[in-house]
Amino acid sequence: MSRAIYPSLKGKRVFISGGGSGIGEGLVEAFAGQGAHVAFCDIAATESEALVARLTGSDFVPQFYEVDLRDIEKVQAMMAAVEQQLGGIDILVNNAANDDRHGIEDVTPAYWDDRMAVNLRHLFFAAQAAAPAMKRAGGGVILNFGSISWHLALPELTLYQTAKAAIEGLTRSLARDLGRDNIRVNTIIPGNVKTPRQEKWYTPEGEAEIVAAQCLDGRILPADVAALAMFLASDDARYCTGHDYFIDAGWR
Ligand SMILES: NC(=O)c1ccc[n+]([C@@H]2O[C@H](COP(=O)([O-])OP(=O)(O)OC[C@H]3O[C@@H](n4cnc5c(N)ncnc54)[C@H](O)[C@@H]3O)[C@@H](O)[C@H]2O)c1
Repeated sequence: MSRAIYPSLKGKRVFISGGGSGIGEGLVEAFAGQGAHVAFCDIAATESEALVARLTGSDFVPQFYEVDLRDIEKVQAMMAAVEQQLGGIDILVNNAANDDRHGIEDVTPAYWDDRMAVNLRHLFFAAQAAAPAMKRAGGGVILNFGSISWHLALPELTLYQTAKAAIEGLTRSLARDLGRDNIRVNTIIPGNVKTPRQEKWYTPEGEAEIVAAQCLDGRILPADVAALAMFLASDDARYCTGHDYFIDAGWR
């Protein structure tokens, strides 16, 4: 399938959280394919190192940081290191999350904090860390990953869905406060995307149910989500900010 090339993305300095697998891996590949200078973090070292090895022929080989985003001091140190290594940060993609299932009765205060730490808190602190460099560069782009799950009220995902709902508010708030610095902030809301992790949850029958609930036939792949991210990160989307962009094949 042919994919658009955005001249405005060439040489852009991009940081992606959770870039080692799934949609994040598709984002790393897509930005690298645009000629962007990419850094990403993940806790999945084996997958991340394999991705870097696969992209070793690129003009700019993506830089991998092994960091657990639940540790905000490490996030802040990493963002400073990324800024120094890339010479700035133009595009921040807050992609990492964890959608472990849980019953309401199993949630303890510690588990609540852990789920907010992995699914919500680091997005704000990565944006806070990247914003000054974006301001100095005359603008930037922040893409936050939400989820269709809470729009559909899926079962056994209360804390994940709570965090994902909050991300849409975070996006709108950041877009307002950073807009006059020409920093655009949007949420990408995937439907069900076929990734190695998602394949763990779904049987062939479950996948068929998802497809049946979509308007369009077929399964969304990470590259399809990355195609939307490329547009939103590019200058072609220069007046897109503060909003939520669904890529869900019309899942209702
Ligand atoms: N795949 C889907 O169907 C789907 C649907 C709706 C929303 N989303 C959202 O899209 C984004 C990407 O989803 P995905 O399906 O690729 O997820 P995934 O679980 O396949 O990949 C997430 C990546 O983040 C990394 N990660 C998780 N916790 C981390 C931590 N504490 N520190 C650093 N890295 C960590 C993982 O190791 C993994 O490489 C997420 O925000 C997710 O909520 C995905």
